[in-house]
Amino acid sequence: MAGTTICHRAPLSLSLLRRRSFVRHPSLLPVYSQLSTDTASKGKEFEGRVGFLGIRIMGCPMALNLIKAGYDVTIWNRTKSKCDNLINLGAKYEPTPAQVASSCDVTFAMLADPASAAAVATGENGAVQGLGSGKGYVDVSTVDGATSKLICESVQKTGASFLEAPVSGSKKPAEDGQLIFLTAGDVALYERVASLLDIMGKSRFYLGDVGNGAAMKLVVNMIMGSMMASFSEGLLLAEKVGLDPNVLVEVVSQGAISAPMYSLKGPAMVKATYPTAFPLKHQQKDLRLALGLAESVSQPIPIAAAANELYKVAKSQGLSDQDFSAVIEALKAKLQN
Ligand SMILES: NC(=O)C1=CN([C@@H]2O[C@H](COP(=O)(O)OP(=O)(O)OC[C@H]3O[C@@H](n4cnc5c(N)ncnc54)[C@H](OP(=O)(O)O)[C@@H]3O)[C@@H](O)[C@H]2O)C=CC1
Ligand SMILES: O=CC(=O)O
Repeated sequence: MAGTTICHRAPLSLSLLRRRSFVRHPSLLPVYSQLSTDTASKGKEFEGRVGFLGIRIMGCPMALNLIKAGYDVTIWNRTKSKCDNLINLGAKYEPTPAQVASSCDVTFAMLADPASAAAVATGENGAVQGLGSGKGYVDVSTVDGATSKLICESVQKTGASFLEAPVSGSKKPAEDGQLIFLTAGDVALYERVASLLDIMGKSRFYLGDVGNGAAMKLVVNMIMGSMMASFSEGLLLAEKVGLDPNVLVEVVSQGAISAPMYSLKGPAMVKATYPTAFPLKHQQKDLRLALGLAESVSQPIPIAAAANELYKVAKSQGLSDQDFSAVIEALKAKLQN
């Protein structure tokens, strides 16, 4: 069928077949790359089995989109029960990351932080033990460049290829296949998995050497963490001077500082509810890693540093697993003191 991506996959249930209509042709998607657009945008159909490690807020919908597109997906998660939904929807399961990597052609990993990304890749029964020549490992977790390079070295020692590909976009964009991939590393692997990235995301950037994808992601999330802290201050100040914070959300949404996250999260923040899309502990981790990145090039980032302190206070208030918009509670606590 012209203009649609035909995938190679395991037998599909009727409901999965119906859902396949959402698969878009890679040539319709914007691609930003240091490669020639021609080479990068081809997005040749991926053939083979796909592994997915880390099935939680982000990993679950990302893997689900691959399953819906008809791919043969094998999953693993430290807490096995989190895999049950996807198993019911057609995913295969293996009991260790090594077994996933060994049974798949390309394995994606979506883990919490540098420690877990490194452990799942290189620890006991880690993915590298199942990797080898011809296979690929794509780490989509948000980590620092040093961790990414360590994982890359371990992967390459097996003869496999490595791509770092952290994502910008939260739970809903993950569900909708609207993530932005910030990739770096093996160009051939980038091209090989392009059609998979195009199912999970709306755009992909190829940024060169391993470490550049991680750095781009940390800069973006540094900005986002500061924006949310600043927005929180504004909501509280508006209220303190007798303004309706809901009206502030509306005013902001119509002006030059409008951002989807303000319109999306503002009304809930006014009601002091923080349904988790991006856990606060991960935002604080990203600010901490961004501070390390800035330190490595002697760049002062005082606004991000101040925001980081607020997220640390929020964590100490027990808000780690709430959405990162709960950082407003740290400011409320300061107001009371
Ligand atoms: N949520 C979001 O909006 C976004 C998140 N990200 C980034 O993506 C990554 C995943 O985020 P998200 O899905 O929200 O996070 P979750 O906290 O929902 O999931 C974290 C995953 O890491 C696993 N994990 C944690 N520690 C270990 C460990 N020591 N060994 C093995 N597995 C471990 C968890 O397993 P278990 O289930 O057993 O706990 C779980 O699968 C993070 O790096 C985050 O910064 C990027 C963009 C958006
Ligand atoms: O990392 C979080 C995001 O929303 O992007």
